Amino acid sequence: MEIIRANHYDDMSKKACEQVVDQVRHSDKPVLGLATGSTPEGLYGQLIDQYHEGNVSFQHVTTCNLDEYVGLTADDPNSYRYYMNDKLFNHIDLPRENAFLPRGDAADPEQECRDYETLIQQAGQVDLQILGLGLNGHIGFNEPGTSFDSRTHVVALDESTREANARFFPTLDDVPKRAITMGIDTIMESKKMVLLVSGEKKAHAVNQLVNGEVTEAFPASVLKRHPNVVLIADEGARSHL
Ligand SMILES: O=P(O)(O)OC[C@H]1O[C@](O)(CO)[C@@H](O)[C@@H]1O
Repeated sequence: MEIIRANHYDDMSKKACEQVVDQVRHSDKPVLGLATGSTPEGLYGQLIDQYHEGNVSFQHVTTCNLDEYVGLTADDPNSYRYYMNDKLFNHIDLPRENAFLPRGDAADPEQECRDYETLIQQAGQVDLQILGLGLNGHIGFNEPGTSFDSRTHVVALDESTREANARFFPTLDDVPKRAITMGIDTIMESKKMVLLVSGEKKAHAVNQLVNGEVTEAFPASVLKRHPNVVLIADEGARSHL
C-alpha cells in the first residue's frame, strides 16, 4: 500500500483530485467507484472546480457508489443519492444515466443487491474506487466481521456507525438500521483504490490498518492484499503511525 502524505484536509482532497482527474483523462470509458461521508466532500468540491476550469470532463465517465441506506428515497436529503447529486453530480457534465447507486427504496433489497452486482459487471468493473475509513475499520458499510468473500448485500448497521452518522439526521432514531453495500470481494475487484483519511480521530484506525494484521475484524485490512491501493492521509490521520 502506497502512502501519500497530505498536510491537511484540503491537501488530501487536492491529492485525491489529482488521482481521479488522471484516471478520467487517461481512460476511454472510466468507471469511478464513489463514496459518501464527510471525507470525500473536499474531493468532490475540487473535481467541480477542475470541471469549471475546463481541465476535465465527465461525459464519458460511469460512476458506481458503494452504498445506500435501505428505506430512503432518492429525494430524501439523507439518502446517498441526494448527497451525490448535491455534492457532485448536479455540478458536472456526468450523464445522469451513467451515475449508479443501489436503490434504497427498492421493493426487494436482496434483489437490488443482485441487480447492482450485474450493473457493476456491465459497466465493466471499477477502474478507481474512492474509499473512506470508518472508525471501526469499515469500508462501504462492511462492518467488522463481514466476510472478505462478501458480494453486494444488505447489512445491519453497527450502533457505533449509526451514532457516527447521526450528525446528518434529526435524531439517532431517524438513522436507518440497514443499508445496501458493495461487498468486500466486490470492492476488491476494483483495479485501483484510493483510501482517504483525515483527522486525528481516525489516527487509531489508520495505525491499525498500516501496522495491524489482516483480519475480518477490521475490514479495511483486506486492502493490504490488493496490489494497487493508495492511502492519502493527512497529518492528523497519521499521528499514531
Ligand atoms: O468520511 P466519514 O464521514 O468519516 O465516513 C467514513 C465512512 O463511513 C461511511 O460514511 C459509512 O458510515 C462511509 O460511507 C464512509 O466511507
